Amino acid sequence: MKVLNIAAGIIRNPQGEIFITQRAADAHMANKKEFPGGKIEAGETPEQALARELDEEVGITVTSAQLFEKLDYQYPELHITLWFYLVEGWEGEPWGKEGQPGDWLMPQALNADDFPPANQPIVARLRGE
Ligand SMILES: Nc1nc2c([nH]c(=O)n2[C@@H]2O[C@H](COP(=O)(O)OP(=O)(O)OP(=O)(O)O)[C@@H](O)[C@H]2O)c(=O)[nH]1
Ligand SMILES: [Mg+2]
Repeated sequence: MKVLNIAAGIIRNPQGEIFITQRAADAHMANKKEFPGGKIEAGETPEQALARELDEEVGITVTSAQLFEKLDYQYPELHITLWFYLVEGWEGEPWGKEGQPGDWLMPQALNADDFPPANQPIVARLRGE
């Protein structure tokens, strides 16, 4: 069984909008929406991985992040531990640096079915459910 640790950022602006990206057509959970992020590498803390991934994927420098939720999810051939951070301080303007579409959306516009199933509780919590 493959086991992965992932750090992902819920990038929220002062208007309450969240920056959502779309996963690549050839990735696990292809074409699903996601909170940008990726694998925590050996020797990295989750916060360090978050900062690195958000720089690599959406071109921002994180200045303030708080753990929002840590959860485990079992996919058929993959166990993941996801560390979701609420990111409310950063430098730069997020964009789809790897060619992926990116959009600012209000929580009520988020639809859990558009995200990987592991994200369901996160989307519900952001929507206030
Ligand atoms: N980034 C991100 N990954 C998620 C989310 N939800 C979720 O189940 N995942 C899963 O977490 C795993 C790793 O994420 P990733 O593919 O972004 O990892 P990465 O950026 O290091 O990718 P790479 O292998 O191309 O370098 C994938 O299996 C993905 O499906 C999410 O909201 N954001
Ligand atoms: Mg990624």
